[in-house]
Amino acid sequence: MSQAGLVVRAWANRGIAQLDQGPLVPFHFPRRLIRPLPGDRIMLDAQDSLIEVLPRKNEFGRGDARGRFRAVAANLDRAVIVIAPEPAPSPDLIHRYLAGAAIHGIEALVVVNKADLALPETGPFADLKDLDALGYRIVHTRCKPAADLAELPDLLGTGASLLTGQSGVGKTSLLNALIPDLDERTGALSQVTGKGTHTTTTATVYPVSENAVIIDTPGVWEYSLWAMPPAELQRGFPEFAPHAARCRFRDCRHDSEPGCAVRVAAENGEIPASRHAAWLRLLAEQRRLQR
Ligand SMILES: Nc1nc2c(ncn2[C@@H]2O[C@H](COP(=O)(O)OP(=O)(O)OP(=O)(O)O)[C@@H](O)[C@H]2O)c(=O)[nH]1
Ligand SMILES: [Zn+2]
Repeated sequence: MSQAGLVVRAWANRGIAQLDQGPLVPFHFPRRLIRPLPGDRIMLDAQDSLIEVLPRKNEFGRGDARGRFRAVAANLDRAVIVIAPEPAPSPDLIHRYLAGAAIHGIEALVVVNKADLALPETGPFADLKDLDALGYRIVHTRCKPAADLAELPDLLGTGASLLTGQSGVGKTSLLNALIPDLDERTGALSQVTGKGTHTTTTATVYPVSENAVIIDTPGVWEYSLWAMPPAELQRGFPEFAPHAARCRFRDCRHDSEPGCAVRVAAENGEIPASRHAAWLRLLAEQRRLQR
């Protein structure tokens, strides 16, 4: 008899699943199957061994130190990118995250936490108004001195929301405000995981209602993209598409090519200059990742 479940954590060749009918169970996975990710629907046999990973609708991931794609979680409805005035994001962190989500067809929203601190008007924060104009949802929250999550809980009320961001921006504080019994849940999880196990690399799925889960990811110092062709990177800048169709060259990189309609659109304000500048930096970064 097989049993259906949801992958809650996965690391090395092990994972934890929440069975549809039953408890949290640890499971091993054989090498011949695709590696299950947090958020995957799976089938286990009666001995809690993995039989099948059901087809995923998408996956979110990041580039590793060698520029290869590493999947983090599967079956997402949105990516919640958390930033804060302190620690300030690197210049392209937000653009990389937004590109990483858009390339996988995942809607993204930006949460600016620590709203009690003054928001710098320069650097990456200056680009927020352009992102807002492009239709990206920007939400300001604070966890201190008293938590004020604005409309965030409503925005995460259905589907699977991936919470991601730099270490120290307040992801754990937000998670505590969103999931009141978080400590008990992480306690229950570490009991099943086993003491002394290094699970710092795995995302964790927290069901928050019958039809909503929040997937927490380990805090990172920097979010990197992976080596990819320019056409794939351009999917990370969906606002370019209508203009790119009018570039003289089909493989235009929207840099200094003659007849580039994207560059013209950026010059006359039809697309934000900040996004075109970010595109050129991420494109240059690709040359280093391709090596
Ligand atoms: N001023 C201020 N500080 C906050 C706020 N939210 C969180 N902090 C503080 O920021 C620090 C980091 O918060 P965490 O919630 O641990 O951040 P994190 O993103 O989970 O960090 P990692 O655990 O390293 O991934 C803590 O000292 C929090 O008290 C906020 O809204 N305002
Ligand atoms: Zn062009």
